[in-house]
Amino acid sequence: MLMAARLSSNTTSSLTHSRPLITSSYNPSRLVQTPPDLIQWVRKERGFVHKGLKITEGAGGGGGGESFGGLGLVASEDIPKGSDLIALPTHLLLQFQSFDSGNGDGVETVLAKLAHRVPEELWAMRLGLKLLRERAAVDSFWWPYISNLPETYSVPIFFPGEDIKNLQYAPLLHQVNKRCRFLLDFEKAVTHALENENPEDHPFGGQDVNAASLGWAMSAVSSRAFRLHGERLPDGTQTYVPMMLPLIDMCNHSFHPNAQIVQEQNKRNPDILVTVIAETHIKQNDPVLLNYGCLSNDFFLLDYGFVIPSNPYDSIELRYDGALLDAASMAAGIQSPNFSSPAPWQQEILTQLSLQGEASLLKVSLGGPEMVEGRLLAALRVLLAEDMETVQKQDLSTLKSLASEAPLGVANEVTALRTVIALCVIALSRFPTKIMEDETLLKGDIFSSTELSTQFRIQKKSVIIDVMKDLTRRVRTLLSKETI
Ligand SMILES: C[S@@+](CC[C@H](N)C(=O)[O-])C[C@H]1O[C@@H](n2cnc3c(N)ncnc32)[C@H](O)[C@@H]1O
Repeated sequence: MLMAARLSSNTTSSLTHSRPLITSSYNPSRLVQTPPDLIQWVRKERGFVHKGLKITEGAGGGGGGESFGGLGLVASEDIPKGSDLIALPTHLLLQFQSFDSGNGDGVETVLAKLAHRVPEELWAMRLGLKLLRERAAVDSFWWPYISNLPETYSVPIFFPGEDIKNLQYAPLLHQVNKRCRFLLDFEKAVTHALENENPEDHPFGGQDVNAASLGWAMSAVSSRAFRLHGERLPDGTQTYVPMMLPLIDMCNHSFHPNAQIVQEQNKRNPDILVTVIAETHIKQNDPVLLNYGCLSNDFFLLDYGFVIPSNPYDSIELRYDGALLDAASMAAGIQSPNFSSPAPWQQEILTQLSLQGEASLLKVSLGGPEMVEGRLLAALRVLLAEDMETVQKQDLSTLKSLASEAPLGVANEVTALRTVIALCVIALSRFPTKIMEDETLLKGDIFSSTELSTQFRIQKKSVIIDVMKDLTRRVRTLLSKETI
């Protein structure tokens, strides 16, 4: 796609005058050829780094023992459980502090005004503006940190258009296109806003900012920032503040982490705000791994630029649609299903499930820990039920749970599960390629973006196949119980 193609050009083209990028054989992936030693910088700035830690290339994560490109934090000696690994004083955390100072003059005000134009869901771009400002400033305090950041990111906004299409999954395509469009519009807005700015109030030292450099900053933040607890609002809601945590963000991800971030004032040193602690015994040469969150591959790819094989939190999204469900039910051998024309009592339950009415949420998911989203399962059970009385004997939470075995009877359960299996077949048929074709493609010599989009769609299809296998097993068990 054109938009993505534009972003995929040189991501740093306009911010390089003051700190020119030099292609390096030593460390080609960082902003500068030989960045300062990050560990030494943190220690010099009164932070703590365990003596048995080092930064190395290809430190694996993901829990499967695999390794990947990029840098990671590794133990150079055995480290006992409970040890402090890294502790950062407040002044090392890079955050957007002045978001509300949108009146008046000055660099901070200009930045705050720009940040106000960024929608909440793209919070990474707000902190990205601050990062871009610090990157452009020749005397930035954070330069030892920023110079250690990757020069490019493998997130899909930088994929060539063909590889965005190769994702083959509409919800993610939609998100990628939305981000590309936002960046192109924001480029115009930033250029216009800074056109007549006084040189001393220009947040980027007078340099042009384009969609590519904005995309670099947004990706640096989305793939590295942590959302720490902020203040609690009067209504009790907890706020979260995104921050970049130098050195801590060298830890790669695993769902089985051996370290965790603790956010509390250190009693011995009140200046320390964030500490990483060993959650397990860490053996020599083991990578130090944090859990970035129980996220689907959509988030991992969109924000971090990688895909986790057999991710237990991956799922696929479908739209709840009566006609689609009728088609699925008929394909499953159910005579005259009435998903398109539910009875009034069934409609009432659909409204309670937010699958009908003004406040309806029609996105439903398959896969992940729930396997079949509770709202979809309950709707199927209810719409395939013979009579209202049987349904009214059950509460909604029982109807939503796959663990509650056949709450409306075996025949109802079998038809409901078979309908989901047929839905899976329909979902699978929407992918233009088969897993075997994808796997053959992966064996060839392909671009890393093609590899990532192919891995992504293989995982989506695997989610569907796993759901089908699980539900088929459940149907068999139900039928065997019935014949006994
Ligand atoms: C917080 S940074 C970690 C440090 C990073 N590896 C580096 O070289 O600077 C997050 C990035 O590391 C990589 N990464 C982290 N965990 C990973 C994993 N389990 N599999 C693949 N890549 C991972 C991804 O590129 C991700 O965007």
